[in-house]
Amino acid sequence: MVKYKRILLKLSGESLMGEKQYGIDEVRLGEYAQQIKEIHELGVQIGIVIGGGNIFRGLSGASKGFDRVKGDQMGMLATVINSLALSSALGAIGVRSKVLTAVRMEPIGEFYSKWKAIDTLEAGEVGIFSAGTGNPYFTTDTGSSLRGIEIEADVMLKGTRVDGIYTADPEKDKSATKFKEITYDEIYTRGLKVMDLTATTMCKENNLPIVVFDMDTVGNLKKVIEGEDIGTYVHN
Ligand SMILES: Nc1ncnc2c1ncn2[C@@H]1O[C@H](COP(=O)(O)OP(=O)(O)O)[C@@H](O)[C@H]1O
Ligand SMILES: O=c1ccn([C@@H]2O[C@H](COP(=O)(O)OP(=O)(O)O)[C@@H](O)[C@H]2O)c(=O)[nH]1
Repeated sequence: MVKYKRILLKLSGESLMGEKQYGIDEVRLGEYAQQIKEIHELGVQIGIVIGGGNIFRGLSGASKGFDRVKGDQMGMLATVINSLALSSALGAIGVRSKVLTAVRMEPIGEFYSKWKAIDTLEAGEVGIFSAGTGNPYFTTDTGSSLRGIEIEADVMLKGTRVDGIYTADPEKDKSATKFKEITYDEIYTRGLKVMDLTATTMCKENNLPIVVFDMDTVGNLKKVIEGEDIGTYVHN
């Protein structure tokens, strides 16, 4: 029994590095593809946004003298590279997917529109929405909330390397404790940084719930879809 029929799954580009210091770890990519196949077989409609931090981020580029807008464009292209890799990995295990791009770049991907995205999901294909919002000064967290709202997803699943939202960054503060659930407002009032505020605000204003969970533990994605109580549930 699935709890969510249509999801927006946000995957961290950084997590795609797996054991590597840069780029794409084929083992991690294969694990992601296998988990996506598992829930696809449950009949879940799946929209995916994958980041690009394993390749390039505009903000870090700016600190090295890159023009911020050009740096962000490089970052958006990084998300397209990751999207093509994921689409290829899914194809290799028999799952059809379509890469839609927020910036026109046929034949690499089809230019994104809400209706093309929904048609893709309705056709039983996995939709991979690349290049984020298509605009600089955003991250794929915001790209994910935007696409999740557009496709009228039941939930946005933020699959990352931490297993939920904590009272502080668990990678820095070992005394931090995990929330089983939290409101969007509490994320603001406590100044929690797991997702950028633009993305949190969009989800709040459009009532799109979020589950932050550890995607790097194989099997967790299916557990979230089946309603098991893992990660942190964010709601109004
Ligand atoms: N309060 C918090 N709770 C959980 N994670 C947090 C918090 N504050 C900061 N973080 C950090 O946010 C990151 C969330 O990962 P994520 O945003 O997916 O990385 P990426 O930027 O690659 O997408 C984690 O690496 C974690 O260390
Ligand atoms: O709508 C968007 C989405 C992404 N980016 C750029 O692409 C980079 C990679 O995305 P992100 O940092 O979200 O990847 P992740 O954190 O998931 O690795 C960002 O840092 C931005 O530079 C952008 O400019 N606009």
